[in-house]
Amino acid sequence: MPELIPLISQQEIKEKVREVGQRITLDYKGLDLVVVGVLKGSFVFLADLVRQITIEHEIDLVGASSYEGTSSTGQIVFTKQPDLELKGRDVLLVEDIVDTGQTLARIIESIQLLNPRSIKTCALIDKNERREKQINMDYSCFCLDEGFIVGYGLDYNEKYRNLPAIFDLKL
Ligand SMILES: O=P(O)(O)OC[C@H]1O[C@H](OP(=O)(O)OP(=O)(O)O)[C@H](O)[C@@H]1O
Ligand SMILES: Nc1nc2[nH]cnc2c(=O)[nH]1
Repeated sequence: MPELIPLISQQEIKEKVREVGQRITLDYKGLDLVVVGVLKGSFVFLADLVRQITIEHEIDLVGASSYEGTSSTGQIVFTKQPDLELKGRDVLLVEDIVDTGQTLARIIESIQLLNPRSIKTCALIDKNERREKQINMDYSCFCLDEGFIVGYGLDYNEKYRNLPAIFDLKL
């Protein structure tokens, strides 16, 4: 049985998400914000984050998948494109985790083709150990060096997304 080691509590997540939501609220005042969550992993973080952003904004979703177990296949499969018009608008991409950086790099490339006015990035977890693509993260809630993380939307083979806090998975 895999072991789940508590890493970040519900309370710590709540406080950090509130803080980041407040920063986004201030930074995007007067802009045309569209928050774009990356499925599936971001769905819990996205739902909490947008409720801490108190300026008017719209929400969209893109889908991308590349992991089997704890490893990236390196093949990013796009499962959903944005529905909203993003041209000339201020897009904030929301990820649960940036690890190798391959997924977010590919999503940024594809969103750029839609000619938004700006693209910024936000992640619940920015993990350094396996980074291959250098990506400027505008908003990161937690920085970690290593481990394979589950809970609060993050899965291992589609399990554990429902856990309310974040755990280090030991196989
Ligand atoms: O920086 P990277 O190494 O590319 O890893 C980050 C990506 O990995 C996870 O997605 P996954 O492919 O597991 O799909 P999921 O969101 O549906 O779980 C996560 O949600 C990120 O999108
Ligand atoms: N669940 C999960 N998905 C990932 N995708 C890339 N890194 C990770 C990780 O640490 N945990």
